[in-house]
Amino acid sequence: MSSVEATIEAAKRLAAFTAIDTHFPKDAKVVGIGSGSTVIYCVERIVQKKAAGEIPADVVYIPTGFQSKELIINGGLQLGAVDGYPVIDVAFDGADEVDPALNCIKGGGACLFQEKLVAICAKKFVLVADFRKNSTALGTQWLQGVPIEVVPTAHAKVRQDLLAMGAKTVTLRLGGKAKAGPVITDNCNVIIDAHFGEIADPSTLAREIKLLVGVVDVGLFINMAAASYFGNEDGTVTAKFSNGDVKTIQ
Ligand SMILES: O=C[C@H](O)[C@H](O)[C@H](O)COP(=O)(O)O
Repeated sequence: MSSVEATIEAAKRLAAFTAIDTHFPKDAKVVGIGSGSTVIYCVERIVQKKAAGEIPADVVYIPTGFQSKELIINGGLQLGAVDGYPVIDVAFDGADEVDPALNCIKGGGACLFQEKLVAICAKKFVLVADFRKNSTALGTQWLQGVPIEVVPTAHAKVRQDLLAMGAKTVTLRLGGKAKAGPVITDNCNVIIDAHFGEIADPSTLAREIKLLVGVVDVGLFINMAAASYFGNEDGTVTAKFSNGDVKTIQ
């Protein structure tokens, strides 16, 4: 691992540990676990705290896809499912880019639909990320585009729709060397990445994309997060809250 990669991993870990230490309720019953490389550290912290008796042993954990299901099982935690537990105390998840209002782009790992389902069922939704995701405007740092989950038969039609809406690039996400053809999501759909440049009005864009026939959901999470924790290069954590407060944690 290069020193740049090591700094990024340390930042992710710090953000995740701080978020769990701050927002995991002492009386939690049901907790959502997001997807991606940062959430791995959330689970690491939960496992540590459970072993230390600092969090209840009987919490049910709700995954947002295949990866987080494996994290929960391998961590020896109790696995639930969102259709059995539609009320979640708190959900922790990663993000690809977060703006000052805590609106974010998600779905870089193709997990956006189940992530949004778990987030909307959660009384509190907390983001964990490294410094690269802390942005002033969506679409300025995450340049591969807004991930959009689409029913496979609709991909060509939705790509046309997105171009007509002003997208600069519209790409069907492919499996690369590991798979000929498109990435298939945990819900058996495909992902289209649509880059719109700087997104002036994320809420309107999210609504317009969601209304396209064939779209299952959009990786724009609007007004959902209560707090976002960013691990920084210097070992501090920047915490941002939905009321606009910003705190640096040493
Ligand atoms: O589909 C993937 C999810 O939205 C992830 O939470 C997001 O891509 C951030 O992932 P990472 O923590 O690996 O940067």
